[in-house]
Amino acid sequence: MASVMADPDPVKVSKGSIPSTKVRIIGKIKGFTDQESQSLNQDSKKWITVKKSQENDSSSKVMVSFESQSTSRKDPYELDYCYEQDEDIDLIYLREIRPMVLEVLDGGNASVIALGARGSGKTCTIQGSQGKPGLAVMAMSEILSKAMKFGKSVSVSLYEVIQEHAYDLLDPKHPEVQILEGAQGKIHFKGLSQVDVKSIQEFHNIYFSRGSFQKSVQKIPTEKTRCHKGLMIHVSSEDDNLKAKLTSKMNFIDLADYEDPRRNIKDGTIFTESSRTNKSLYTLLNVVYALNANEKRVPYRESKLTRILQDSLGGTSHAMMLMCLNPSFCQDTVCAISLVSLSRRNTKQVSIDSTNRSRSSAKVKMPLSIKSGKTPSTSLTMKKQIASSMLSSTKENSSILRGRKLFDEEKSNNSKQLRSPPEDILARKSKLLQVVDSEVTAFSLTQDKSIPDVNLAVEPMEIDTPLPISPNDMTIVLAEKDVSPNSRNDNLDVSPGRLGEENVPLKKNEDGAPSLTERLREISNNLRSLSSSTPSRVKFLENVVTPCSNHIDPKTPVMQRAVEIYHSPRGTFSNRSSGVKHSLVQEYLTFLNSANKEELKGLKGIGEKRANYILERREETPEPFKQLDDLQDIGLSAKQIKGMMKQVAGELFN
Ligand SMILES: Nc1ncnc2c1ncn2[C@@H]1O[C@H](COP(=O)(O)OP(=O)(O)OP(=O)(O)O)[C@@H](O)[C@H]1O
Repeated sequence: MASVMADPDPVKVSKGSIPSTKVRIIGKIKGFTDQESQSLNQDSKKWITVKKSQENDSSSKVMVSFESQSTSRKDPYELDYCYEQDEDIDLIYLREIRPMVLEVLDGGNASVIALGARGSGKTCTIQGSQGKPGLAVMAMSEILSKAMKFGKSVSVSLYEVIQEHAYDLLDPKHPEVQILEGAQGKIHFKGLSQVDVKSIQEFHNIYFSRGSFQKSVQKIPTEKTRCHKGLMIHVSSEDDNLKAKLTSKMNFIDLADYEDPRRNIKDGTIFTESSRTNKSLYTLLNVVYALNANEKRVPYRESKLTRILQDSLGGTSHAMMLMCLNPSFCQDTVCAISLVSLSRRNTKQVSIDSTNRSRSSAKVKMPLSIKSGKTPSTSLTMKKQIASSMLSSTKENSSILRGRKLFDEEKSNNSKQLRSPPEDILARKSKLLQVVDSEVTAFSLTQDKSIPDVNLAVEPMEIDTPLPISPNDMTIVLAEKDVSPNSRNDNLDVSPGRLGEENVPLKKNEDGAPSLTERLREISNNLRSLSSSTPSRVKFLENVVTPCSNHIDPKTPVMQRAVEIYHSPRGTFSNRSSGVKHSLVQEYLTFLNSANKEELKGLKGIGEKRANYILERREETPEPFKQLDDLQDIGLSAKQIKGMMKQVAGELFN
């Protein structure tokens, strides 16, 4: 720990030495473990080569390349810097982390995020061990010693993020943490413990001895639960003039091991878990990309982790991504670095997909060419799941999946066009979009017996560049075979990005604001029609397929199934009711996304403060409310949201 306090290079430690890019991306090649050393022989080539433009100058960029049999292409990846195997993490601390620590002590926020494949040294680098402190421990040591001098107090929080849920690790009950955004964009954590720390020994006890940080708290029934682990160091001081408490924070994140989900296709659950876990990484990289490219819109809200880090990544905060590199061959390492290095590029590339061209001028697309190649087989259940979703989401007879952004993620619930379809179709559509967005990743749909057995292949993947499998940049072909007696061997196109773009905004009043009353009336009329003695089956079936009606073959099993459902009056009623319910929710969300303050305040549960929150949220992101759960971000509980919707529905009959 002595090295933390030593300052051999005061110039480099000065605050001025912080980053050329907004989020600095550096690499670190892990040392060999005994096992790894044994498996090497004298003829073993060095797997990773780092080319520095200027030796030992951490302010100039480096090129990292890999020597491997399995990647034909050896193009190097550009990082802001890369620390080699023989360079100790003390050096990383002094050059990279310490300037951030000084910023945090000065009132700023900072984030250090370690990512990499399994066994790449993330935990050892961030947390370290009792004998060999990692970066977080070194930072804490310095923060504690300096905070005392300046009369500041220090506290910590520990949490983990599993599949888009954050859990407190310092409360034995491990409650789920809610992320709320305050008036000035300050992020609040409801349900996250903050424990005061006065000495490094106390910190050790919390960080190491409690053990919960090392072992996931959630019992998710998968072979291996992957989670992101976060340490938040809060530094607080009283401001005499403002008579307020000022708090800055430093985040250390040990991201879940990056793994290519295609390798782990065993069943839908693992596929889903893997893709959801990777989703945080993709969103994070999208955020980093947006920050480094100075984009107006930064997609913080698209994953739990980026929500947590929202006020510690952009603006005046300092952030660094630490790409941990396995010293011996590891395909996931190549995948991960290829994704990461792309996020530091700040030139947009426009999609050249001709089907998207007219609509996608602003799209960012990874410069990868992924062609169809080997066909990993998927389980039958998965095949059915994917097929059933595809059938209800088909846009054209042949298709290619494309994402919207650099690394795409879930967009499933955004489509306002999806107003009429029964919820099972919507659910399948939504699930499909997750698949599309998450690397043709599986999803846990219940098996639909009406869906015929299919031989669905997830194809794609011979890659020019070493295998970056991002949902967005890649072109994935889902080949459908023998789906029905009228089977086609077409590839189906399901494009989440395009779905989003094609959404026609709902009609608005002349002044631009939608009239909720109008909408409710429309829905009310629909409800009334439910009780009519002659249900308009045909009309409704048209509605069911509105978003893709030009593209769906009416003979597909989905349509047949729909007809069966509507043969029974009860089925008709039930399906139409759920369609109406969905419409009501969509209308309500549209209203929240576009009404003015006074109109918002007219809603039950929304007063001055919440109306302001909503308006602020809208300034930050157009149409921030995509689903009812998003209302939790303005401090409403699930129960309150349900109550509000009940009230809105009840008013229809007044
Ligand atoms: N610099 C190093 N030199 C030698 N061995 C190291 C070094 N850093 C880490 N290791 C060893 O490599 C192995 C993997 O390290 P670590 O657990 O930190 O990786 P990880 O990326 O967090 O992996 P996982 O998330 O799968 O646990 C451990 O056995 C660790 O002791």
